[in-house]
Amino acid sequence: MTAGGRTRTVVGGVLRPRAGSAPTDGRPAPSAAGPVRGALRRILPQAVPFLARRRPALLRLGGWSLLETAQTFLGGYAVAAALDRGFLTGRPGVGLVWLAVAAAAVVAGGTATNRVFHHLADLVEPLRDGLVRKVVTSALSAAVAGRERHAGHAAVSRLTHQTEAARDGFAGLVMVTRSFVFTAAGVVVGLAALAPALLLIVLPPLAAGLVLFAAALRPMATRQRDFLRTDEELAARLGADVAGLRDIVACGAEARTSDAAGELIDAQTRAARALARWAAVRTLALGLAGQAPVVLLLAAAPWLLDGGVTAGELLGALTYLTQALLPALNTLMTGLGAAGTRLLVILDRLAGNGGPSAAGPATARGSCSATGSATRSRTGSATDSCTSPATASCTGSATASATASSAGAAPCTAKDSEAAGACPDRPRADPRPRPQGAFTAARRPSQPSTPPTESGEAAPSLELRSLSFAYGPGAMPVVDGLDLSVRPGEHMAVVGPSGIGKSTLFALIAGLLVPARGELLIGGRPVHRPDGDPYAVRRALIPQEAYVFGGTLRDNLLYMCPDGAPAAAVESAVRAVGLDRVAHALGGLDARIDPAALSQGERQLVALARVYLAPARLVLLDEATCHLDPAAEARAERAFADRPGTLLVIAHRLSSARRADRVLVLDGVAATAGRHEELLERSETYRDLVGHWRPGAG
Ligand SMILES: Nc1ncnc2c1ncn2[C@@H]1O[C@H](COP(=O)(O)OP(=O)(O)OP(=O)(O)O)[C@@H](O)[C@H]1O
Repeated sequence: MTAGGRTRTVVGGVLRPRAGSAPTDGRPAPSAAGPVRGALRRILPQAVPFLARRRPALLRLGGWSLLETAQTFLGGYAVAAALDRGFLTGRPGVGLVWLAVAAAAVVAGGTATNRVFHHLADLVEPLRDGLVRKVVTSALSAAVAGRERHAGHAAVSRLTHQTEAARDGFAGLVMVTRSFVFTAAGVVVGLAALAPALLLIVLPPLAAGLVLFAAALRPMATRQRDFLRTDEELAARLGADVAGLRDIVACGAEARTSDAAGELIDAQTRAARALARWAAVRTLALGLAGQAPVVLLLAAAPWLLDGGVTAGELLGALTYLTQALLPALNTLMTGLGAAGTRLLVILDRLAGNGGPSAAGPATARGSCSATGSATRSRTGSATDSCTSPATASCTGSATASATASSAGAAPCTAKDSEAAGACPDRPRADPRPRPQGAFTAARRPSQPSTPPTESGEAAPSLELRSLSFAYGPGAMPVVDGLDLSVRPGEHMAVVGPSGIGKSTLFALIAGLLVPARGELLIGGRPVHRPDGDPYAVRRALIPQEAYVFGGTLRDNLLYMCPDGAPAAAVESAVRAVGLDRVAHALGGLDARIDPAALSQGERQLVALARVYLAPARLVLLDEATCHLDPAAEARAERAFADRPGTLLVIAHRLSSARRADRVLVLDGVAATAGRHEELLERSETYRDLVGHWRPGAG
């Protein structure tokens, strides 16, 4: 009877980022003040010895870079000579020879660059190896010490993406800095060789631009870091929101979630603007250092020519500025501004000093703290473990994972006077067809509180009067004019061919769906009322995919009992549904459980025990025992049948139907209810179903 690839899920649990909480990996958050300076202070003491140990590699790099200086020098000098000594003096051959010298210098420079790259590896690969060693060592130590239960992903990210980024960043930084230093040296020497007067024009703006750039570097790095931080915070927040969408919808926390994300988006916009302002300062510095000398040189051309500078020397100087200095400056300023900061941040983080995200939102796991509610997914893959960080915060009580109310699920159960209003703004159920995987949201308009005195009261009756429902305005009704009466305390099995509408019917009874027509009465009171569902917190739906979250087994069991329950009641619920063996194997009720490590059957037992313990008095088992073996299923079902309350079960085994007081057979839009023996006589569909249930399967 398991619908192919379909799951019904009940989810709940909201993970609230705790204000000021530490990052998931437990590293301390860095102080906001002077983050870049702080990072520099932390990194430099490690960087200096690292570089000192690699002096031979640095010397080789420097040696080959000198060839690049020579290329820069010849680039301008040869152009000047070609003009002054060749073309302008009527000796084009000489001019061409000088141009050939410049071309040879370019080739030699290319070879030098090639060698530089080779020797760069001697510098950057040890950095990467060292970082990898550091990350692995610290992750292993933390894991062995049990400090980082969930740090696996972070360690993998540090090991792969971040170490690679650090290596690339470092390589880029070495290249741009080296390139600028050696190019600038070539330019200065070249200008001095051509005509020292040229230096008077070029050096002042170059120096001013470099000073401006140096002054802007730190604020720019801080802004860059802020931008990275807000970007990471936003990514973390949105990732968490996506992972916790079902919870957010179920809790009606869309507005709050969207506000929280909106604040982060605004923060990121502000950070981007601030960064852009400093990027403008950087452009100004570039203009001052790189372009102003060109303009000044052109403007001063008459004076220079009068002072004895030749046309060739002027052209050589312009060649230096436009072909060598400007590109090198551009690369330096871009590289240092962005890549340098990035490198600093990553190195700081890899060194274990926290990073931008350290101050970001806590993606706490396992701190399910608020409301759960029944939602429904038609994907085939929901896992329903509270292992993904979600962000909505429904303040207040822990609630029922599967408790549903009319007009939508009523996630807030238990101490209802408190629970009511704990999850405001719950969305209304929408009976329109939903795409695969969409959530049918629980809802409850101004949830009235059920007086605590009603808690644990007698089993309710259930009555459906001409109930109809379709998944869309033009869709065929799945439930059409259904009448049904279930006595208080009755145990009814619901059977029918796949896709006939059993789960839809349960969702209607649970309040996850709103009927198009008809009435649903529980305990004689209509539940779809403008003032709210009076039976919201007294019915629970357990779907096929059980919701289990990371925490202790006891936390999981008390999830629908926010006021707690006596230890004896918990133990007796565990025994009643047959969870005792699993509980023992897991290390007792107070052992922490990893939802992913539980089998589906074990998860179902946890969900069953949780609802058994809950105050719900109308329990709907929608293939909630499908992963249990027949004996375990029988034990769990008997436990619910013996428990005070009314029980409806979607049966997928003959034994399950036979255990029930009555069976409801859904057949198309028709429905027949009766005892097993009666139905064998009266209902062809039932006979067919019974015939198809595998002998020995129950
Ligand atoms: N959210 C939805 N949107 C549109 N159609 C839906 C939705 N959920 C169910 N249906 C359709 O409603 C019909 C009844 O589905 P339902 O899941 O209630 O049947 P079922 O009897 O529980 O099936 P199974 O025994 O296979 O689980 C099916 O045709 C199904 O495709």
